Amino acid sequence: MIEVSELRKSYGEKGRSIIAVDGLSFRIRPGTVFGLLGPNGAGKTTTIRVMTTLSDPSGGACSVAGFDVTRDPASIKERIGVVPQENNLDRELSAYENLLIYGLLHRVAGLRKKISEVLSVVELDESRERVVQDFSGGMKRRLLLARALLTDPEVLFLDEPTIGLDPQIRRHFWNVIRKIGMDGRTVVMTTHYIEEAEALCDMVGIMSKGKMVAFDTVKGLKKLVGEYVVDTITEDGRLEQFMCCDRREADSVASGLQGRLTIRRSSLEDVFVKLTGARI
Ligand SMILES: Nc1ncnc2c1ncn2[C@@H]1O[C@H](COP(=O)(O)OP(=O)(O)OP(=O)(O)O)[C@@H](O)[C@H]1O
Repeated sequence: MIEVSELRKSYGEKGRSIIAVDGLSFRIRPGTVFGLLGPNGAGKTTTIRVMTTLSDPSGGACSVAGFDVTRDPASIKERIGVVPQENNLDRELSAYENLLIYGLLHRVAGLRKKISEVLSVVELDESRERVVQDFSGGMKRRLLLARALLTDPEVLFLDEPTIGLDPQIRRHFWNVIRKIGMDGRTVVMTTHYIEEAEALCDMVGIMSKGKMVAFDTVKGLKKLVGEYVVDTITEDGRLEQFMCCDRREADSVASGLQGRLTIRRSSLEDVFVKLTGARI
């Protein structure tokens, strides 16, 4: 379980401080794949940094896997895996050697067997002896994921797991994350790709200006702002959108409009734009 209660985090000195997280509260049940979305500067990274004990909160409380981030960060560190955005693998070593060193440092029991297991989960078994500098971007991300899984974490944190990957490789990576989610592990991820959250997440939190503006399943979020959208192009060429709660309302709105229009089901992107006023 992850519990965040009235969490606050500000940077800088009094009078000139920036409030990055402003009274955030939510709970994530074990086994959930949770996605944190929000425009740039919304406070996602700061929230993840507090949850992974890299940053102290300025107020409120946060516990991960039953331990409080300020009182017992060491117990949290033992139970989480973190896949950072930046690639901090050793380029000159093979995939296997990277995992071996990490596993020895973290005293992983049955290390050799565990390395084979995690390489298989991320589908890198056949590349285990290749040096990392010959890996593609997607392979490096999968190796980072394998490394985070080595300690068998209860909660896995993924910060923008597929940033910079091309769409086909991204989809392959999604399959790997789905597999991990199906193991009953809790996954917390941030992403700028709305379709990634839609494809992977059981629960989605949308942050804006340090606050949680919505927290629900993808389906629940769509219900919240309207399950249908009427798109219309105005005479002066602007796109106008009307969010409608159901098809009947959409038909009724459309019947009162002139010009080119389409009626479609809403996407998570529509929800995001409506709630944050920003394009991701
Ligand atoms: N170390 C820091 N010192 C000062 N201000 C910071 C620091 N880290 C973040 N901030 C500020 O806190 C706010 C939230 O930043 P944060 O990185 O958490 O947002 P984000 O939602 O992760 O954004 P992005 O999507 O761009 O990564 C921003 O205004 C940012 O400039």
